[in-house]
Amino acid sequence: MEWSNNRQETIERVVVSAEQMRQIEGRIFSAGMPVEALMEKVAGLLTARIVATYPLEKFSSVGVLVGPGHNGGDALVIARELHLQGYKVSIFCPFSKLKPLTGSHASYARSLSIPFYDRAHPLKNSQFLIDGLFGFGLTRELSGELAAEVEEINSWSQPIASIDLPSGIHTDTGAVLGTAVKATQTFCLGLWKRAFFQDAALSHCGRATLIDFGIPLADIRAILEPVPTIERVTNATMREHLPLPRPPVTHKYKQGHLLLICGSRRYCGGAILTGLGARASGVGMLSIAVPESLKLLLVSHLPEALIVGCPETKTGAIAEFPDVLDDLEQFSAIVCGPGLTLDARSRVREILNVNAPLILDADALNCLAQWGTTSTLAQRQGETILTPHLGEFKRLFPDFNYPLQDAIASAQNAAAQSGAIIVLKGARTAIAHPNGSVKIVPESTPALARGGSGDVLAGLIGGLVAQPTTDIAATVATAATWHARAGLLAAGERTELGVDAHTLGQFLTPALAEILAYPLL
Ligand SMILES: NC(=O)C1=CN([C@@H]2O[C@H](COP(=O)(O)OP(=O)(O)OC[C@H]3O[C@@H](n4cnc5c(N)ncnc54)[C@H](OP(=O)(O)O)[C@@H]3O)[C@@H](O)[C@H]2O)[C@@H](O)CC1
Ligand SMILES: Nc1ncnc2c1ncn2[C@@H]1O[C@H](COP(=O)(O)OP(=O)(O)O)[C@@H](O)[C@H]1O
Ligand SMILES: [K+]
Repeated sequence: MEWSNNRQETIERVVVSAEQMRQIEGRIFSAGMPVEALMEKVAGLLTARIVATYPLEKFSSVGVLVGPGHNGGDALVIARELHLQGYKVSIFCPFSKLKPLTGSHASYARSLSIPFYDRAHPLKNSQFLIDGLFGFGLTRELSGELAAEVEEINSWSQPIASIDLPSGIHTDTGAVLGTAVKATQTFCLGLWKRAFFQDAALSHCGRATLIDFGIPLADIRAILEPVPTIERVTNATMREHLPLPRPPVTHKYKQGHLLLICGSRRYCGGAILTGLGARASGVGMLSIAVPESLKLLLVSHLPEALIVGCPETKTGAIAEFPDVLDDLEQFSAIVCGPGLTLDARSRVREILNVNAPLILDADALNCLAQWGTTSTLAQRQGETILTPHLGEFKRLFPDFNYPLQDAIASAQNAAAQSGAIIVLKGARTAIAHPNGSVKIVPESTPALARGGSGDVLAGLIGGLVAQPTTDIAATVATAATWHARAGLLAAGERTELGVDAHTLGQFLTPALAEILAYPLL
């Protein structure tokens, strides 16, 4: 990423580790900002959010979970402010040793006669809870009585707002350390932490909101230079990597020529869905190679595309490419895989020799896994993009430790090892470049967890990569985020059950219009 001079835009983009956050915080403190003042500022911002979300008229009693470090300190300042505003506050703090600043706030809270308990049970009837047990300083598993208390709290039914992170979640990997608070919402402080983009943490985070407490751009840049390794895709970054505006004088071949190689007699829908994803990208020319027997079906769904019928194997897979595909180098990108079956493996082999950017999905990934991912890709000259879900990832990279402890780091390692751009699909999709940089789709919806969503994505990625671009990884990340946004828009209108893959394809263009309408978010 290029550094922007816009602080707000930067804080929306960067994603930090606990160590980086500690270093950024360290710079702020050593430049003279008093720790006490920053805690007061942060907790003031949090109090305002909390009061707006849980107004006194409806939520008059609150239980506050207080840990030994500064996460607990934040919680105590909020507890004090809520008490002064008239909330009935109860505090659960099972620790005898607190950090000094946290200890001072605890003493003051006690002097105000706020009740403290070393068991959680007395907080059971509070109308909402604030979780300030641990933030990014958590180092060890929660165990013993504390773990049992957290589990009891999780069995209650009132909303829980976590400060910075749900307590018990590892800041970087998102792993549950022993046990963790299941938050209704989490207020992430200052900069996005990695955990919010790891599938392992998502069921604990609830709705996640960033609280900007004014970290100066210079401090972020000083620690993350030369460029941040991990960044969220925002509307602003998507705008930079969409092929828009189109030059007024252009023609279809200047807007990219994409070839899709997909489908078999057994799986014909995948070819249509990939085509619909590609169509929404606006690519200038779309060619689709399918087994001959699928040709008419494809024409009826995608009349604008050039459908190339190919000779078939006995099983109805693509057996060979016809003469019109003699020059595969004419294409500006190729997507290969959806619905092919392994019977088309010789075509996948052939396609690996082409220099155009190659997007391999589904059965093409299964072929690659059989041949050995890294050794097979080592011979490729052009750019390769692999789009595995976790199951395919495991087949492609069997030497990693499973279950994966850190999906973002695993995507990074896989990209470095294979030399390919890895799109590791999941609830949060990570796009890793062999140079180590990772882009993350910041939001999505489980409405997409159904067959065919991935085919639409493969087509959309292909369609954008085929168009003029200066940064393929950023273009791929733009496609993946656009796809997720279409899922969100469709789910908003049609419920989470109403987003079949065909519908998803139809929401791509309205989602793009929404992205373009709010360019700076
Ligand atoms: N970044 C910023 O700019 C700002 C940060 N702020 C806030 O500071 C928070 C970070 O504070 P923090 O560094 O004090 O760490 P925190 O998460 O409270 O926990 C550490 C404590 O927990 C303990 N402990 C660890 N594991 C444990 C276990 N399993 N079981 C039991 N104990 C365990 C550990 O003890 P130790 O490991 O030393 O024995 C230590 O005492 C951050 O999340 C945010 O809320 C804001 O106030 C201002 C702006
Ligand atoms: N729980 C979820 N939340 C958000 N997105 C999801 C979720 N589950 C799946 N997806 C998305 O849906 C798509 C599924 O792709 P894939 O597994 O290849 O499906 P298929 O092969 O059936 O098309 C991916 O883009 C993935 O990121
Ligand atoms: K917390």
